[in-house]
Amino acid sequence: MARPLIQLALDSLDVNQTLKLATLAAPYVDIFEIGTPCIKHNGIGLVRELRKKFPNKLILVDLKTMDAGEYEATPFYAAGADICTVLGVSGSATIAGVIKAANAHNAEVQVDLINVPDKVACARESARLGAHIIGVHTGLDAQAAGQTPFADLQAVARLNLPVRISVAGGIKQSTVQQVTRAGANIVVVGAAIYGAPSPADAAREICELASAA
Ligand SMILES: O=C([C@H](O)CO)[C@H](O)[C@H](O)COP(=O)(O)O
Repeated sequence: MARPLIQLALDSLDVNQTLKLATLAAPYVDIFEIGTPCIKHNGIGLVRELRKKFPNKLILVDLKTMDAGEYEATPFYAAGADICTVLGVSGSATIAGVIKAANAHNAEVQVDLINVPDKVACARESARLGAHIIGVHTGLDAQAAGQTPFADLQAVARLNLPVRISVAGGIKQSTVQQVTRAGANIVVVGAAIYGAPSPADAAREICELASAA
């Protein structure tokens, strides 16, 4: 089995720190995620800047769109995003709108299951609508309350939907192989890389562990 793609969550609000981290981790990661706080703080110009500096990386913009799907996502795809996220809780019309914007730009959509009560039903509906990626995600606040994404990942992977599965929520060296074996096609890592004494070493370790799973 091919190793999953490694997605680095760029969650700093500071552009210089964001670019420095991206440069350090670039040899070991496949996708740069511009995290929700970062994109809200810095705006669409950061998508253009990352696109220019890293023409060969995939860029995910974590918009977590909740309404006006096509309208909100279109300029981000036009600026160079390969993937934008839309919230599963937003509902079918909004998800379909982001899918329309993505398809118009030959790009992809990830539906984020964060706080979705029935994740299996939402994953099925998102796949039916044409979403490309389902994101099993335990957010930072839920992590602080002790939650993890592992059981949800198993439940979504069991569905065998024609989509890729991304997993996020405190993934680190000790859990990257577990989520890879559970069927994650994309492993998102934030704090375990940006909070490490050497982000480059942490990114390399995670990449190597995923390859060996
Ligand atoms: O998406 C995220 C969070 O909701 C803030 O927007 C994080 O980037 C994601 O959870 C990955 O970060 P870690 O959980 O620190 O690995």
